Order: sequence, then structure tokens, then C-alpha cells
Amino acid sequence: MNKTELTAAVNTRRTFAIISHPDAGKTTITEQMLLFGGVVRQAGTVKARKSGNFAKSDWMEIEKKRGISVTSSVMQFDYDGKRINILDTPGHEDFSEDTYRTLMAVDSAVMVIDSAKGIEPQTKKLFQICKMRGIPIFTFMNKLDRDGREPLDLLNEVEEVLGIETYPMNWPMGMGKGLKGLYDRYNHRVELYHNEAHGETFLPLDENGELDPSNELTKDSIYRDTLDEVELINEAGNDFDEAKVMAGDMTPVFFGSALTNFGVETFLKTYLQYAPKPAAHKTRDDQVVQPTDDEFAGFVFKIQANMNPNHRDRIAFVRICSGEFDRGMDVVLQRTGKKMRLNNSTQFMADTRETVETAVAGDIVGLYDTGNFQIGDTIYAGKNAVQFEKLPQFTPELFMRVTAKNVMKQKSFHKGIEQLVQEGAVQLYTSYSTGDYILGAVGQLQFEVFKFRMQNEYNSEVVMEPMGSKTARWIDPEQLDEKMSSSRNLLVKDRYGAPLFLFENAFAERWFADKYPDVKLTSKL
Ligand SMILES: Nc1nc2c(ncn2[C@@H]2O[C@H](COP(=O)(O)OP(=O)(O)OP(=O)(O)O)[C@@H](O)[C@H]2O)c(=O)[nH]1
Repeated sequence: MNKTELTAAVNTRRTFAIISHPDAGKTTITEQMLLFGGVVRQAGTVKARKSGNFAKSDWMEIEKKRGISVTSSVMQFDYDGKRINILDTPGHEDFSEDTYRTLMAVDSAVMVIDSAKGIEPQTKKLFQICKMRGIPIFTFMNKLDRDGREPLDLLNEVEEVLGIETYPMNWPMGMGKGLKGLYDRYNHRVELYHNEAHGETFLPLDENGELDPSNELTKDSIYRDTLDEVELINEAGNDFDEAKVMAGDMTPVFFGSALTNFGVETFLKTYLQYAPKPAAHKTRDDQVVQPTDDEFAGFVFKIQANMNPNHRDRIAFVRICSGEFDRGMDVVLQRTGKKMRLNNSTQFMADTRETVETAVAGDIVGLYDTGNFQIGDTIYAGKNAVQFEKLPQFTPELFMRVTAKNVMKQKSFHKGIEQLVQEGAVQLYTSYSTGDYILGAVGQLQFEVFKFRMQNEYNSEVVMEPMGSKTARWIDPEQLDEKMSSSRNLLVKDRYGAPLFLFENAFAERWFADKYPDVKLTSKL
């Protein structure tokens, strides 16, 4: 590819994640998008692979599930002249640091909310990571075909709980059984709801924002109510501010129903008009790598181990940040300075893994890995060394004390822990007073994967003792006095040696703050 071709290719890329609390409809909406892209032909394809109740403790079953969710963890398709990469952020027991790190590899996010439930805990957690990155966040208020909460109430909740301004792009005309359509402020039309046909009809609005008076709908009280509400939001609501949207300070909100495919295509089309192209990435020495720079560079944001139980393979997921990726190319792994040839690469499609030949900034490639990569690694081609900024560490919420079952096997136990921690599978803390190892994670699955891999890859059986959820707070070493530690605020150090307390609950935290008013504690996030 020459520069012009590279630029043209990069400009078509749109890479985003869909975030939501489980059951809000993420899979359903993703599937609709894949249908528009012609990647799947039938609704239910993605869902069918996801369904099935796997026993949480049974590794083989998790394995199967992971294998499945991985093939759908990056989905690429073409739509409206754009090449779209959707990155899955798993919910439920799959929730882990991987989920957060996936958000490091996207340029924008779609937040799906169940309009009957509003903001739920997982939406909030994922939103906060997007907010931290300052990426644009678009909102889809789903399940309009059911009776949900008042639209204004939902917008207020988004503003208050998440601290982001909202701009409704459309407004529901009724909901549940009374759903008539969407008043589309942005496209200046009404989108009629046809439940049975799963389709949509568009009616234009006149310059006063009204339908042709001959239309039956104008006689419906729902129509009049909608006009009143739209007038209210026109006058009292926020003005659309593209700069704020791009900075992640305002979220455009769309209403719709993923299940009946209502409002989804309008959403996708409009979203794609604003969704940003692949962004530039900063390096640790404050250089900026542009997506259209000639030399290839990318970073590893996720490592998926044991995808195939028959052979121990791992896949390193790489977000391409610049240049062109070609199968078989030589790159340098920045951390070790080692040269490697990228023969075994894979690109992710909706239902199959295909060997990738070329890819550009914004695309995600999977590299078969025999233990070379760590999360956060940079790979690059060309003469100039590149090292992208460090990926943030996420504050864990769940903790386990871990020991080797067989005291004679300390060596493999330590080796396994060291490597898995480096890889980013879990976080490790050491108790000040006893030297005990404590593992930290954001999701339960991380512990299960850890346990299995210790046994399987390092032949080390571990005993894990749950400590429940705790709040991790770091303390300035200068202010530290080991006497501050108690059973309710256990003093530990992280893998870099920095001291922190694990607080049992909010009460313990307040108690500490009262007792040591001059001590400043910080959460890493
Ligand atoms: N009534 C109604 N149901 C919906 C709609 N969208 C999704 N659902 C249903 O809500 C349930 C959850 O939808 P999913 O798409 O699986 O939700 P998800 O967020 O992917 O959930 P996880 O896969 O569990 O993370 C399913 O039973 C869907 O059929 C909608 O617009 N209206």
C-alpha cells in the first residue's frame, strides 16, 4: 500500500466496543449490526453460540465457552463504506480485567441500556473506563417495545449517575404496546413502528417539526404528547455540541428496540457519521504515532490462553496503531528487543477465524503466541523503536489468599505466579505482616483461569481462600506506619512494592480517615 492507499484504508476504519450490563441487549444489537453488514444471515446466530448454561466450576465447560466467546470477541464487517471492528466486552462471570483492557483498544463506545432498568452496576463500571479515556460514548436505550421508564427520567439518570450530558437524537412516541414510532430530531422525520414486519417507514417532518396533518397519526394523543415533550427538550435540554461528544462529555442518546430491529439501523448510520477514525497513540517518550504513519506498530491489549484444549495455544490480541500489517512480516518486540516473524496471525470475523493477510490501524489481529507476549507489549517494524504508553492497572475488587497445596513444590508455584502476574492474568499482593500471597481481580473468572493454568501449565496445585470484596487504597510510603494495619484494613504491597490497604468495607475506610485525618489514600483509577 502506498501512503494514499493507506490513508484511504485507515479512514474507513471504525473500531468500537458495545458496553452494557448483562441482559440489556448487547448481543441482540450486535447481531442486528452483523445482519446489516451481511456477515450473518439469520438473527440468532451469535446468540445460539453464546447460549447454554455452563457450570462455572467446570473448567472444560468454561474452556468451551471461552473458545466460543473468543471467536466472537472481535467482529469485523463492512457497512456503508466503513470497515467496522466491534470488540466484545463480556458480561456475567466472564467479567475480568480483560474486559476493561479491551476498552483501551477502541476509539469509541456504544452504551446499551435497558429502558426499564436504567443504569445498572456493570454499565457504570465500564462507562467509567470509557470516561477515563475521554472517548465518545453513544447511548442506545433499548427495549422500547416494552413498558419502560419515562424517557426524561432515563436521561436524568444518565446525567446524574454517570455525570455526562445527554442529547436525545430521537424521542419515543409511546412505548410497550402503545409504541407508535420514533420522533427523529436528528434526521428530521418520524420512524414508524411496525412490530410484525420488523421494518420501518419514514415520514418527513415539515419546517415546524410536524407531520402532514392528513396523517392519521396526528390525531393520536401520543403524537401530541410527543410534540410537547420534544418542544420541552428543544427549549430546556442541552444543545448538540459535537466537540463535547468527541471529548466524551456529551452522549447522543437513541431510543429503539434491538429485538424488533426498530431504530437500530438509524442508530448505526447516525453513529457512523460521528464515530471517530482510528486515533493517534502516544508513546512513553511523548512521541505521537499517527495511524497513517508508514511503519507498522501496535500493542497487545489482551492475551487469551488455552483457547484450544488440545494444544496449549495462546492468542495475543494486537490493536494496530500505524502502518500496514502483513502476514509473515518481521517485527520487533520492544520489551525484549527480540525480532520475530508474524506468520501465524488471525483476524476475527463473526463466525469464523480467518487468516489475515493485511490490516491497518484500527484493526485487531490475533497472534498465536508461545509465551513471548505480555499485556501492554508494543511490537513495531522499522528502524525507530516504539513503546506505547503503559496500559492502566485496574483496581481489583475481589481478593483470594493463595498457597501451594504441596509445600515441596514451591518453585513451580512461584514461577507460575510470577509469569501469570506478568502476563496480566491476575494481580498479586503480599501481606506485610505474614508475607502471604493475595491475588486481586475485578472478576471471579480470573481466579478460576488462574487456578486452572497453575495446575495445567506449571503443575502446581493451589489452595485459594476467598477474602471477599475489598477496597484497595494506596498510601504514600512516607506516611506509612505498619501499626495502622488491622484485620479490617490489611496492609499489603503490590508487585512494584508500593504499600496499600485492603479495606473491608466503607465503614472501615471512614474509621481510618477519622483516625488518621492527615493520611491521604488514593485509588489507582
Ligand atoms: N423485549 C425486548 N427484549 C429484548 C430486546 N433486546 C434484547 N432483548 C432480550 O433481552 C434478553 C437479553 O438480550 P441479550 O442481547 O442477550 O443481552 P446481552 O446484553 O448481550 O446479555 P449477555 O449476553 O447476558 O451479556 C434476551 O432475551 C433478548 O431477547 C428488545 O429490544 N426488546
